[in-house]
Amino acid sequence: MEAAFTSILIWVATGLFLWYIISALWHYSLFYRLGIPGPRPFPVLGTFGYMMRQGFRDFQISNYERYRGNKVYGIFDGAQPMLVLRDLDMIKDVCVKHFSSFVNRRSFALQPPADHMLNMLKDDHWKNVRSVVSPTFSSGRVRRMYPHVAFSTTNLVKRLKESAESGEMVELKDTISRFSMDVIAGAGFGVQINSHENTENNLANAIKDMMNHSGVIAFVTFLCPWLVSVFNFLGINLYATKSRKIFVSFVDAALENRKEEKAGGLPKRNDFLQLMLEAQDDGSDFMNDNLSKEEEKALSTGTTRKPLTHLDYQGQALIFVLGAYDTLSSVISFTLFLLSLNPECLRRVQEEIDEKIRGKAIPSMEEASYAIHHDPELWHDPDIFDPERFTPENKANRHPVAHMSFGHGPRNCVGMRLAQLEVKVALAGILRHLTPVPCEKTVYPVKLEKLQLRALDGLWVKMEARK
Ligand code: HEM
Repeated sequence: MEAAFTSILIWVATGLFLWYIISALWHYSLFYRLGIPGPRPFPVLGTFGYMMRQGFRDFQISNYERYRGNKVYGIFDGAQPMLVLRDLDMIKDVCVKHFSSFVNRRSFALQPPADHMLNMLKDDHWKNVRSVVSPTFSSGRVRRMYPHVAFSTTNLVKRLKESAESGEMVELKDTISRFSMDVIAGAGFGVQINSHENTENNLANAIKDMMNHSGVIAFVTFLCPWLVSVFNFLGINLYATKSRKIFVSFVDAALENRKEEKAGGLPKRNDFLQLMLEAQDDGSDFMNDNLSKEEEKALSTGTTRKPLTHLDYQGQALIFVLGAYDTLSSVISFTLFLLSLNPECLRRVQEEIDEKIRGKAIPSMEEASYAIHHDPELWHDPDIFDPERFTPENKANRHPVAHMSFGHGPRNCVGMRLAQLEVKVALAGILRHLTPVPCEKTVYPVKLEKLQLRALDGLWVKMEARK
């Protein structure tokens, strides 16, 4: 009896194993069956193992080169098949011309409120939320966030001037990240902090803690998306629980507060939460100049606009933080670092800044994208720092989607105006008074981390006061 039971068990186990092997072979042969080339995938990890070994940039560049004769190639993020577009006309068609068939972006299994961030939303839910978030970043409203950017820039310049006086070396990514956090707290939530002097702010600490946790969680749920449904079912939240609660209660309380202030006729605040509430109430006469023709068309088709839910607001508060923290601190710190090594460019930028702002206030104001931005057939000497690439003449002479830092079409970066304002104000504020120069700790060429756009040895410079 026992022997018969054991033999049934062995048969069942063998059957299950064979079933798994056959279904895995079928699943992972998808691109092969479709005649689409790509690196060979393995069960569970898909092609993710290569990415871990090579780093995301080298993995993308090597595939981009290897499949040069093809418009697309296929990879597997764990079990998820992913078509990577490498042809510029096709990218334009997908992002702009045929947008209505490609509304959704790559999404990950996430828990609330992260699953309500704009970049994760699909179809009509995306349209509904985007139609509120887009006018939140109209030029008039971004201008209202400007005082927060200016306040944070003043604190940053003060910190850098002190370093210039003492002759201390400065790691730019760390210093600019503090500035980024100050802008997020101010322009996002109306909380003025100075992270260069005060590292003990509850909101800032909660945000930093949530971001530190997200890497590991993102990796695990990326490989096993079903885990998220299990944890949701069990009522367990995977994210830094204490910090998430602090953040979410802060957002809820701030929104309530703003509603009460409005009812009491108090002056309007100028932060993202306030502006989002106002955008929700916009009538049809509101002129949203953050809206391209394509975006207007994409948002106008479909269901009627519904009020955002609590989770929608929390999700947008979270993407405001995630969208604005690392991206902006990387852009500003790398730009300053590269300028310190290119004195001629630096001199011209400083001259331009002096000319533009003399006597005036600072003006208010998965495509294979990494590989495309480094393709020598599209960009002459792609690894050389050359801001001249972005003059109007040079822009006019290249394919309209060869540069896609903010994406293209109706689903491009909704925060682009704020990002550009922040970069311009910070760089102009710093370079007007200070000159970054290389120092003993400067390491160039920069060695980058495998999975993130971070310099392994830091971005070290010294600041010199301008005469
Ligand atoms: C230099 C800074 C930034 C860069 C390079 C950048 C880049 C991008 C890119 C490439 C996309 C995807 C576009 C696509 O899928 O076609 C995106 C989407 C997005 N970005 Fe940014 N971004 C930056 C700053 C910001 C800021 C400051 C915010 C908000 C305050 C923000 C909020 C968003 C949101 C919400 C989306 C999703 C849009 C949607 O799905 O409708 N970003 N960004």
